[in-house]
Amino acid sequence: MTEPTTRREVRLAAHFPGVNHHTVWSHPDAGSNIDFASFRHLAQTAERGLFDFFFLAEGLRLRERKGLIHDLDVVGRPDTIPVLAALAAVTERLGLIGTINATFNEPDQLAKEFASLDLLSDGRAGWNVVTSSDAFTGENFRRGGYLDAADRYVRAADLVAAARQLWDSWDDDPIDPFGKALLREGAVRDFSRTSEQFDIAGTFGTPRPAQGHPVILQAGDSADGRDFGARTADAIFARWWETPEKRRESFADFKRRAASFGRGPDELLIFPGVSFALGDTEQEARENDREIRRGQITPQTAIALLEHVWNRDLSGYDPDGPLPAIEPDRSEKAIVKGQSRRNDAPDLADRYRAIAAEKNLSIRELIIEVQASRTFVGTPKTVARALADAVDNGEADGYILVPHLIPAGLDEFVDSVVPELQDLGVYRTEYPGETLRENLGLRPAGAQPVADPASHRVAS
Ligand SMILES: Cc1cc2nc3c(=O)[nH]c(=O)nc-3n(C[C@H](O)[C@H](O)[C@H](O)COP(=O)(O)O)c2cc1C
Repeated sequence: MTEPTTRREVRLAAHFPGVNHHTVWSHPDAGSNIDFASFRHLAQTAERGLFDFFFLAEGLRLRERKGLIHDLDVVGRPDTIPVLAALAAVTERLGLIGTINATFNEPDQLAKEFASLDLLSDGRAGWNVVTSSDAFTGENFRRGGYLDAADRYVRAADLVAAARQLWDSWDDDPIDPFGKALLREGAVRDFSRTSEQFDIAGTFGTPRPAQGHPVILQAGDSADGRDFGARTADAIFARWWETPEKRRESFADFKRRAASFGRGPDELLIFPGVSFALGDTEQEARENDREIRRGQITPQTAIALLEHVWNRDLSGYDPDGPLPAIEPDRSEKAIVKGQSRRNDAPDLADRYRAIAAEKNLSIRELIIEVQASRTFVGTPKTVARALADAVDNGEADGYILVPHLIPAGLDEFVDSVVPELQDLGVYRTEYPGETLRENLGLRPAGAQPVADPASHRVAS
């Protein structure tokens, strides 16, 4: 096969695993999810591997199962912004992206936090905007009721536009050169915003972020979510679909939507979350993959994940026995709270039954088969090639790697796969810029007026 002469650049980012069953806590090398040393290790490894950014997802309320805290996975973690601020002190080039909900937070507070993180890190901050998928989470907050799905993205767009308005209310260089630390006249402007969601006015208390605007990511896959991301975000934390066709279609769909808002393909980067298992040979990698999956899907976790699909108490079932004959509960009342319910759950149950029957699998074997597959399995060389091929094939611009182990889950990848990517000529050998925006190849965020999607006014 002839190699293409120029290959597209591969981008990498690091996900610090959170509330999910992907982290293998029983592994002898598993460390704390709370100690700063764990965050530092993963972030510094990512920086050694020249990754674009370190990424924290968010769980706003402890998940529950059958009315009890779901403690088969990690429960609780230090808050996002302080963790990222602490990491700013022990890294130099790595971007620092935090997931913060747009439904329950206020513009002034959020704009201040991300501006501060951007200033303290010399331009490395990013905000992954999510809207949340359940009212259960909203009960932790007091804004007086949850929003309908359609309104969540209206608020998200308004919130991001408001934050940008606040950031733009300061000039880049507000100090009067002759005034000895006094503000130049007009360098800090009043803001005011009246919309369906906000009625705010005043002056913003934090100087303009180092990047002008911190980088914006979006995660949420409905049509409204995709439109919001395509219009507003710099990058998407995307799903990794099951087949190359679906991945290409999803990737192209995001880029098409971006184009419909007058944006070029490089102004919206697509980063699916992916996992990996490595070995010196293909067979060893497959065995490692199998081992990781068994560590992820304990007998209890297998039942918990099946309950999520069946929406029923299945604690009486043997994880090593056959799938339940009983039909899934299709009612609205969810057995799992704080985790979005798949709306294809009943169909999924049929699919699970078909796979289990065909391959003669127990509950646990079935869940291992369908739920926890490593995305990239192979030797460092074959994994590097597969990562590069998928970028060339229009399935992704880069990857957010989700390791199965804290804190050392990226060590082997950075030591073995990154050099292979560099040998293929598809990966950087040094950081090209200082800020996250520069390293992602994004345009600087100027202080020019921002078109305001919420009110169709021009802000600031
Ligand atoms: C890849 C991906 C990652 C997500 N990560 C988070 C997260 O860390 N925290 C969170 O509250 N929601 C997260 N979400 C949920 C979305 O923010 C959103 O609330 C949910 O998907 C419902 O929106 P939608 O209908 O547009 O998909 C994620 C969604 C996707 C697709």
